[in-house]
Amino acid sequence: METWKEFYNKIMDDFGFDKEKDVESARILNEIIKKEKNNIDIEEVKELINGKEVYVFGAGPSLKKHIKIIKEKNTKNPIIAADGATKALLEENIIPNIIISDLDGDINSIIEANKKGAIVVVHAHGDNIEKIKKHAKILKNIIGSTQIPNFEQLKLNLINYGGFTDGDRCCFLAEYLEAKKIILCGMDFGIYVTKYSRPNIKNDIEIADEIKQKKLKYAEELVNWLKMHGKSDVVYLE
Ligand SMILES: Nc1ncnc2c1ncn2[C@@H]1O[C@H](COP(=O)(O)OP(=O)(O)OP(=O)(O)O)[C@@H](O)[C@H]1O
Ligand SMILES: Nc1nc2c(c(=O)[nH]1)N=C(CO)CN2
Ligand SMILES: [Mg+2]
Repeated sequence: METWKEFYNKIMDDFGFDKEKDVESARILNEIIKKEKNNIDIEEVKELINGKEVYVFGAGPSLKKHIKIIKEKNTKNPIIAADGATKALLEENIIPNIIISDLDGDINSIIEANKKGAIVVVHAHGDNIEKIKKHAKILKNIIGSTQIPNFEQLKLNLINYGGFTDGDRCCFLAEYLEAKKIILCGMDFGIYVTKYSRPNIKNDIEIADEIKQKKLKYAEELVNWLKMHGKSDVVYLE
């Protein structure tokens, strides 16, 4: 958490994000969970991941190719999907065990996967307040998360296991839940995004806008930090 605090301060400064809005968003998500009682105990989620080799799917250009490889393996290993990657997995009839999302992507795929059993880790940050208000109540079996370091004094029923973008947070969650190994799929980083990450683009793959490129740089830096300092073994799918 001490290291996350340093990353958090740097990231918030770099993007010009408002820390007060993170608190507002976290409080709103907390209230929704309190009212709807639609959360699941983190210990139940841990049972899925603890000691296992897990696949983490990001929404980079290699996503579809990597899904096909995993499909052929007929694996029983748990799958964690970052936001937009959920749609691509559903297209291949794979339901991720866990989805990590700030609810800014294709919400219909998340709702569908959630109905079919996927747990959703809903992330509250300063720029998704309206999405949280609109969609968090529709979902069941959710875990609420925040990026605020040392948020304990706010007394919220949320967690912060570190990480920034949905993709790197999948890895940090797997580490937090003591996965043995994290196998990265569709986690290309770089400058290209897919229609799974940006549903409005014309082509399947395009050059990302400046903000997305910057987000992907942080995502890569955070995954590399985890590789160096985490207990779980982090590898790219071969
Ligand atoms: N080349 C890539 N393009 C898009 N996502 C990638 C790529 N490489 C890795 N990823 C990971 O896949 C995740 C899922 O993508 P998605 O764009 O749906 O998530 P996101 O974090 O909500 O992004 P944003 O805040 O821009 O909406 C990203 O968070 C990122 O960590
Ligand atoms: N305030 C704020 N926080 C974030 C944002 C964002 O756009 N604004 N995007 C994230 C994932 O990409 C994670 N955290
Ligand atoms: Mg998202």
